[in-house]
Amino acid sequence: YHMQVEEEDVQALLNCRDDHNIKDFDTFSFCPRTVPYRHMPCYVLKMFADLDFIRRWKIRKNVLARFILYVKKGYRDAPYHNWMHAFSVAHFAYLLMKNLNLVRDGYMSSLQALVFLVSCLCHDIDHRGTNNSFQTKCGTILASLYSSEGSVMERHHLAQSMCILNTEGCNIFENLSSEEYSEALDLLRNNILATDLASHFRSVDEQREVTKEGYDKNNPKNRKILHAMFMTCCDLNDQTKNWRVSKQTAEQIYDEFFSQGDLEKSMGTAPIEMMDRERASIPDLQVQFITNLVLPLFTNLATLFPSMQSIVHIIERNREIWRIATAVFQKYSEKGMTGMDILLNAH
Ligand SMILES: Cc1nc2ccc(C(=O)N[C@]34C[C@H]5C[C@H](C[C@H](C5)C3)C4)cc2n2c(-c3ccccc3Cl)nnc12
Ligand SMILES: [Mg+2]
Ligand SMILES: [Zn+2]
Repeated sequence: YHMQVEEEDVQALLNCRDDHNIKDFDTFSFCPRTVPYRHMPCYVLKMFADLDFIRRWKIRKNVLARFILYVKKGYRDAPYHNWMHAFSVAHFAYLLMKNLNLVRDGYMSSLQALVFLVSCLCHDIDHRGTNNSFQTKCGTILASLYSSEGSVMERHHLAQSMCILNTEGCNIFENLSSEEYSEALDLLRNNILATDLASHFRSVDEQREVTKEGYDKNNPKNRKILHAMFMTCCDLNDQTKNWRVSKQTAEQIYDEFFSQGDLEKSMGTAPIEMMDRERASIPDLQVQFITNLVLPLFTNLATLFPSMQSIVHIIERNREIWRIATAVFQKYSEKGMTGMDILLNAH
């Protein structure tokens, strides 16, 4: 693996003060993006320790520290798909495991829980700020590697994760038995591939089925569906936070989308409306995304785990604000002003 992590950084992380006990770190109202960037690796260590993974899976602390720093280094400086996104996704997985008692109540084995957190950390490694359709449309190197199987970016994130696990002194799974090791890699693959929204859309009917019928802990298909739902929930965790986070996320995502659209135009192909800065209405697209994807998913989750209902209300409230923004957007766009700056000046 070509990246290098300095041993002094590994030592610094091992000595990080774990006494910055941020209040409410293990509650759903906590926003992981408020953690100082330089403290994020320390908080990842804290999550592994707090979930008892270090003891249970005999993970050597310096191996875990090195692994975390390699994963962090594996992310690029994209507007949205960067290390802070990965940290926020992993934090939501931590919240689900802690608040829903997923292992204690038999929704997840202890191995599945360990791989769940690792999958979230690694799920977007080396993202370039362009999506799967861009890879295929523009014939990138990643498309030539993976487009025949689909989920091009997700297969690349998985390959990069495997590279890090195979890097000297980074294999956090080194003390698993050979059966546990092969199960862990299988779970890592399923979890990371599940973050391709196209595959989420394909499994929506099964998810409704599992939610309606009630979850059967002994049915392996049910487990796979539930874990895929968890991965997408974590990937969309910004939608469960306050309006400011939801707005900031939209700015970052559409910054990426519009740059991809600009790139596609410069290559002579027309971008879809969502990626075309001349045509896209962000509030409209946000209302659609929340209505068609985020709410149905978290409503299903709240059906299985009623304590998540309070999060559904937060998502509905954020959608209401985007709806108001749409109206503002329409009114001011007739006057030539973009509603976005009015919106951004909103409290
Ligand atoms: C706020 C918000 N809006 C988002 C609006 C749109 C899309 C998006 O990829 N749409 C689709 C729409 C159809 C069917 C498939 C494939 C393509 C064609 C593109 C999906 C994602 C959005 N998204 C994500 C997110 C989650 C997982 C991966 C990447 C991203 Cl960016 N996280 N937050 C957001
Ligand atoms: Mg992704
Ligand atoms: Zn992601």
